[in-house]
Amino acid sequence: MPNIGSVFRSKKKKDKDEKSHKENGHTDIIIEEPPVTSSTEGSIRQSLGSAPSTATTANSHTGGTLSGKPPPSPTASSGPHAAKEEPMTTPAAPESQTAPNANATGPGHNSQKTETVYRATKGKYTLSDFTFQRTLGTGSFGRVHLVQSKHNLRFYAVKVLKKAQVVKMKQVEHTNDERRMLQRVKHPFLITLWGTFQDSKNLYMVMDFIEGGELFSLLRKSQRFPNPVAKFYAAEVALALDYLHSLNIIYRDLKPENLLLDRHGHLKITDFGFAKEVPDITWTLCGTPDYLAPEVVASKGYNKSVDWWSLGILIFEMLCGYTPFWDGGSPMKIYENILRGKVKYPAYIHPDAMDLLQQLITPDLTKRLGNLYHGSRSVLEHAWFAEVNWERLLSKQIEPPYVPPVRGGIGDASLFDKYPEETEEYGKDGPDQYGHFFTDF
Ligand SMILES: Nc1ncnc2c1ncn2[C@@H]1O[C@H](COP(=O)(O)OP(=O)(O)OP(=O)(O)O)[C@@H](O)[C@H]1O
Repeated sequence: MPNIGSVFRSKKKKDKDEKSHKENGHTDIIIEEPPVTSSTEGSIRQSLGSAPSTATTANSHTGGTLSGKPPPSPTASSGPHAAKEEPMTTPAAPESQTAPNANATGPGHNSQKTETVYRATKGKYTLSDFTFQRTLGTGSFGRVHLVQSKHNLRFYAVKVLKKAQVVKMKQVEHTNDERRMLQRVKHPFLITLWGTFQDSKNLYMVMDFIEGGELFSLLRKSQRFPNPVAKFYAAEVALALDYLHSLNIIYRDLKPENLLLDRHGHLKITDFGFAKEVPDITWTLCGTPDYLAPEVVASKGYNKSVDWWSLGILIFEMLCGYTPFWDGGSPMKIYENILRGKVKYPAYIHPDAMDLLQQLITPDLTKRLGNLYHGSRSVLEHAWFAEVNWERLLSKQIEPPYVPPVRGGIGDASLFDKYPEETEEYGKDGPDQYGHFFTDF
């Protein structure tokens, strides 16, 4: 990632060890449990005027209306994104994508329905199904590659995790959770996992390749987003969180680095490395310091509402260009600030946005929006989102505020930073010391 200067936090990378950790200037933490515009209806009006021209083809919002119908009830049982538990079913192909192995493509799936779809992911592909290309991003124990399917010639992203590293960093459970959670979810704003496989040294997760790069990069280039732009991205994230929560999944790692832009400018949440099914409470201290809720920092049990806190931090960061508890210091300093809970809201923040932020970034769980009687509905129905037509948003009928300049058709990775390539060859034969930890792959 580019060095974006000292006033911003660096891009975070997970520390898969049980202590705070730095890697290439990117910090993150994990401690295993337990504790410690528009039209008359009001569309997006502003384009990303502050983004440099090299980075943006931001449209001026001729068409994208956020408004219209009242929001659907987002409750787990009844809304358009309500979950229905189902046993294992056949894999479903997303409307615009194709499974890497053409034979594996299932019938089209209505993305607005939110029944649980367990894609058959285990051992579905092998290394020889793909031609590996450049690295798109790196993590603490692996990297994500652009690959091309030898069957349908389409491009995908494959996350490669080194088993030894996963085991050493005590991330076996999180890694298996990541695969299981991704296999379970099916939503327009969540990454699709097509399959997993392994060799003696590595685990492989085959996902859609999302060409538009990270929201993180766009935000840093833009410095901060105009109110309607932040609202658009926040609304797509809110729908995804609502969906995950309806499946009792806490995401726990919301931040602009994990939000990718597709070629049209819609968001896809990636990196389910900390996602976990939690019906009630959990204790694991994990996530990115700037985005942690105080109950996580204080090693208390916590629930899904930590994601709503993080949504508040994300909205703040999109509107201001920095996170509210950042002060240039160490993670310890950030934690102190989080526990102190004082947020300075710049005068340029829209009053409705500020009201929402105050209700999300509140340590008082009896007051935090998303954790109250109406659950996520109270977030979606907040005045700041008043013009959002949630159904149209869910079906991607709202024109995004920024269309990434993806060139050269599919397989263009020019919007991703360059990384040194892996030197160790994949797929080598040898003893499989850790395979028994990953029998689901
Ligand atoms: N499906 C995808 N399409 C395009 N790029 C992707 C995709 N998935 C991940 N990436 C890129 O790779 C980077 C690393 O991916 P990811 O965060 O999932 O890995 P990780 O090992 O869990 O990293 P971390 O240690 O930061 O959590 C992402 O920030 C993104 O830039």
